[in-house]
Amino acid sequence: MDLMKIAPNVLKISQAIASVIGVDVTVVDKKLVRVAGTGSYGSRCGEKVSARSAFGVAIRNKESFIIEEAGNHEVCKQCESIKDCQEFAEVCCPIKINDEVIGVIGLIAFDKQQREKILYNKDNLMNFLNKMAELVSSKLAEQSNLEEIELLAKKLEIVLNSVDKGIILANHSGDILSYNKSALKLFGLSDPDKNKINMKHLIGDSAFESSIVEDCKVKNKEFVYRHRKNYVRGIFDTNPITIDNKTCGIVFVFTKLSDALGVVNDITTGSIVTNFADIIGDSDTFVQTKNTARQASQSSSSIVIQGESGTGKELFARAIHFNSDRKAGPFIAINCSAIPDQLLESELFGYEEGAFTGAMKGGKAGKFLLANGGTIFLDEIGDMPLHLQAKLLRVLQEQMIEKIGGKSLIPIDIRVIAATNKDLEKKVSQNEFRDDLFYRINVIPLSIPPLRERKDDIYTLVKHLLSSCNKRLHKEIENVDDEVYDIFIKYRWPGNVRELENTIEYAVNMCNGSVIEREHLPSRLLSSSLKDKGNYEIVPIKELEKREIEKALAKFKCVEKAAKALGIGRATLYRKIRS
Ligand SMILES: Nc1ncnc2c1ncn2[C@@H]1O[C@H](COP(=O)(O)OP(=O)(O)OP(=O)(O)O)[C@@H](O)[C@H]1O
Repeated sequence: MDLMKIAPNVLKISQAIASVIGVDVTVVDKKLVRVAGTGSYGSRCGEKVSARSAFGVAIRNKESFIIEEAGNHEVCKQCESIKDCQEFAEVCCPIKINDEVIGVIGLIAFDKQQREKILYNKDNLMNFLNKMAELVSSKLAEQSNLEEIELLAKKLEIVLNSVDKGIILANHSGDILSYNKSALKLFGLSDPDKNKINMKHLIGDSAFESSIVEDCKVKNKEFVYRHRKNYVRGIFDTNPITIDNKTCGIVFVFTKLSDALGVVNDITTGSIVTNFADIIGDSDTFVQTKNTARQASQSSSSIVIQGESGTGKELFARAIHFNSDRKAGPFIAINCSAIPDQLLESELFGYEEGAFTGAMKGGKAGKFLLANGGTIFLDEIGDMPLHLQAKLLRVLQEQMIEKIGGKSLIPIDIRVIAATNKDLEKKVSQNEFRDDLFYRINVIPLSIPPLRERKDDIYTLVKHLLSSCNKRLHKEIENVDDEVYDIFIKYRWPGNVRELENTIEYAVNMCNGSVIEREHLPSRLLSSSLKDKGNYEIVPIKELEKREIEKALAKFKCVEKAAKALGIGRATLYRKIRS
């Protein structure tokens, strides 16, 4: 501990002693540097005193002593300044904190009269000086306690401000006592607002009252804060601040709903990042599809991905999301055909507590709320019942959702990517899909060609799938036999890439060598290849024509070029497409 830190206080104490006793006072610290002094010592602060002086001896011996006759005392005999010494007598008293000497306080007589004053009442004087030394040390202890408290407060402030949850300390009337930066940001408050704002204003009267009633210990309580353009929906926990069994405040810890839901999403599948590089395939048609998807990822318009089952619709949706400026937000997928109609509504929109018999306590956040700030992937949208299509359209137009049994509209910011393996336009014409919803979501249509139309991709896909299967199943299969490739090329792959994926996994499991051969394939592929070998399947001309037209259109994305490649006129091609 450093006496220099309280030099002004030490000076005041020295001056008080000097005026009471009538002799000069000086104080040095443990390094023998003069901290304060009266009389001729007043101008010599900061100078270093000799270690062989009386002060040095007092520091080493940790004891008070009096030099009654300067020059004759043992201490004076060792001092190098003995010849020039002006002093007549001296009293030295060490200043200690917990037995550690932190300095010395000294009384100096420069003439006979002052010496008399010292010697006249030396015991009382020594006592008095010891008390003064204690006063100096307690001042220093007080100062270092203050510094420690300030340091602790600073550390606490840094800790609180590094937490991204909003933290507010309030009293039982709701007056705000303290807060962290995240709380100001969450509620859009500026610093001085704290005096004008009450907790009841932030979380509502009833939420505040119930936190107090419940022993100031609540968990995951919902709140909504609306003020001008600010809308915050979230949950909070509270804890009492109890000192000596008395509650003197409440700590509120706030989490934005989107952050809480983000955590849920992160520990499920939503956080598996997919890039376009993860989508394998380098055939011309597939590269074009990837380019369109990459372009679409840069906008926030709705997308409808059309493709047969297993073509990679969800993979594309994920890559679009994680390549968009929403990538930090959640990606939430829901399969509209896998959930019974009665449940789909609550899965999508959520419900409030008590909305219906069997509703969970605390209600439930639907997928739309979960996807707020990110992307919702509505798989098999063609199977969504008509009444939900109407509700979905309203949500997309108004950008608000209302939970089942809810009383308020919740603003949401969501990008919709829908997928279907059905012909949605046909469903619209058959009144099975709402045309207004179709046009609302089909802003960017993306069509993924089936695997049989891009057989060039089979080779790259097989290499990729073999390597990932090897890793997963701890195998070291190096290659696939040419005969197997022949079978793969001839096969129609009704289950597309998913079927190829499963086929490779099956073969890797069956193969004990380093090359996958015909015998390792599942029987459905073998029987299909046998059929091809002995008895070619007869395909009706109409079907053949349809396939070739689809292939040409997918390849050229232009009727004129497709017609030219097919060797027919544009009008004929239009007629055939319509028929
Ligand atoms: N081009 C591709 N590259 C790598 N893996 C792919 C590719 N296409 C599909 N897959 C894989 O095939 C499987 C099926 O893909 P996905 O679920 O995206 O298809 P889908 O079209 O959404 O299927 P469904 O219509 O049945 O929902 C997944 O494991 C996916 O990773």
